[in-house]
Amino acid sequence: MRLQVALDVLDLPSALTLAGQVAEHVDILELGTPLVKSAGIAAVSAIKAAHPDKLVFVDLKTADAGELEAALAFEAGADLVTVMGAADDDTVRGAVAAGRKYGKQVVADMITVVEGRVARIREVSKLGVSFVEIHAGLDEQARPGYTIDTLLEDGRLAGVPFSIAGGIKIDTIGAVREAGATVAVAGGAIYNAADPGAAAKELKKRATA
Ligand SMILES: O=C([C@H](O)CO)[C@H](O)[C@H](O)COP(=O)(O)O
Repeated sequence: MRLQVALDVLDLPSALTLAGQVAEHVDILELGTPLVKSAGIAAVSAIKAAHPDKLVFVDLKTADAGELEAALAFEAGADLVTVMGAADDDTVRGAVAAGRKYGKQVVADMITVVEGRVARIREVSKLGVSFVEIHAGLDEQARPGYTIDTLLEDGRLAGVPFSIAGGIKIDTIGAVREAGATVAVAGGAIYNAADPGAAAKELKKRATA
């Protein structure tokens, strides 16, 4: 299982510093949605230039104009972009069309889809995305009683390639691997750690154990 770090910081210098601390231990560098909104699409080119050997994932969470938005990120150097799994099918198809044009990948972010999630995962997979990200966002994670277990259960049921994002920690990444995820996305467990490099190293060890 590959490890993706979510660079959920708010400015490019901080993102470059964090990426530099963790890159050797991760497979994919993600520009988080708040970073893209704060620093702009030019941040994609800067991260790719600093780490040309890493896949760069841009978490656009596109809700409309799929082809246009995905193309912006691909032009800037993105290898993967997200489109909302909850978006209109034509928005997903548009992002997929841009992916085909640039020879890059589109991921459907299933954030906010809770009821009927497995059915929607199967639908968007047929629209041509490379895989789905089964995702509980930061607001959902903050609710009392949140666990990652329902994400993992839906991944097992869906029968398509998937990643998991939703507060993955050192003590839960093993369960993510066992559920069959192809990618584990970790943000807070890395950027909130006293030593982000050491945290990423331990997560990678458990991701591949
Ligand atoms: O996508 C994310 C979230 O919606 C904020 O943009 C996070 O990057 C993703 O959830 C991974 O971060 P953690 O949940 O902190 O591991």
